[in-house]
Amino acid sequence: MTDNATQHWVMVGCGALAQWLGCSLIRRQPTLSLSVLHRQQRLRSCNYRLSTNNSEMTIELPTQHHDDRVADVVIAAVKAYQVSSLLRQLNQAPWFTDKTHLILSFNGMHSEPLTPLVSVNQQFLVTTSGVTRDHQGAHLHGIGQSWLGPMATNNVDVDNVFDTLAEAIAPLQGVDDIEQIRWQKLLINCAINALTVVADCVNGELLKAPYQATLHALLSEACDIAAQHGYHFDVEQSLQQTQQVLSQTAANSSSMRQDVLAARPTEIDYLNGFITKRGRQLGIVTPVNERLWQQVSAISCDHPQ
Ligand SMILES: NC(=O)C1=CN([C@@H]2O[C@H](COP(=O)(O)OP(=O)(O)OC[C@H]3O[C@@H](n4cnc5c(N)ncnc54)[C@H](OP(=O)(O)O)[C@@H]3O)[C@@H](O)[C@H]2O)C=CC1
Ligand SMILES: CC(C)(CO)C(=O)C(=O)O
Repeated sequence: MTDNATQHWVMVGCGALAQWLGCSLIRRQPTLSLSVLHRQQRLRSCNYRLSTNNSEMTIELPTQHHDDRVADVVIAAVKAYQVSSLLRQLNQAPWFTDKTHLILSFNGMHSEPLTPLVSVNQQFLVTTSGVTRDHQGAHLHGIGQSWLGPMATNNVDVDNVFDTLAEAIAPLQGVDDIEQIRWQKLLINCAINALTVVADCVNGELLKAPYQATLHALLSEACDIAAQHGYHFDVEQSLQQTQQVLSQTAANSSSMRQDVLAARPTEIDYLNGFITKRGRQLGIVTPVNERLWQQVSAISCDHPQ
């Protein structure tokens, strides 16, 4: 991999995380060559905007369709239901090569294996940072912990990419087993997100007594499925971690509730839906996750399988 001064990085879309990551990268590395894979192929440039409670930043970035420079790094923070079509698109892009380093970030898990990619360097980014977006740009509500780790074992020469990202979005931890972090996040999202939709409440409401049995049951079922994949989580400890997240984000609407309120598709198929489908395959019943999957699918524009 070439050094940062000559690297070309491509951000996928203008989502909340993409704008946070893109602005943070440019803040630390103003000379980094960065472009955006935009859905509107005719656009020559687009703006990334990031605000916090005490700062604002806007950058104008060229779009990749009008550049076609080979990408050293692609950062794709997209919804779980957008991953498969994106991977097919990347495989066909002339600027996405076997040497391009892909950093993929999304919540939830897929029931089917992801499309194999031409690129050999693929990493997962998991973050607990909170970013929302509207037509004006992205708003960073709080910087959390982030983790970066390989999706496969054949990664080569990734230190340089890690260092660049770590400077931009510290604290970032490099891990060998990113799947463990993904499962941990999955458990928390399976416990919180759908329940806030069905109860139509902000996260903090779920700390109240009537919700504790449901949170426990959701986590217990999800822990059973995780254990079948070699990831052993204690249910009581997972409940405590979930309650901690609920306290820290008490006033927030979960991302799934925001999606439902804005009439956008949700990631339910990849959270409680994933647990249910995997349970069916393994012969493990997951009635509480299944009920929430069906309830959210009925409220939103998603359709359970
Ligand atoms: N926001 C947050 O704080 C956090 C989010 N996450 C997870 O990270 C993932 C991304 O979240 P977030 O950034 O909020 O989501 P957003 O919906 O804000 O961003 C996704 C963006 O990717 C774009 N996109 C998807 N596919 C393509 C494509 N093929 N070409 C061009 N653009 C594309 C979308 O465009 P379009 O709108 O046109 O579809 C959209 O702008 C989700 O799984 C979320 O659950 C995890 C932790 C925190
Ligand atoms: C942790 C939590 C539940 C915070 O709202 C989240 O990740 C989400 O909303 O998707």
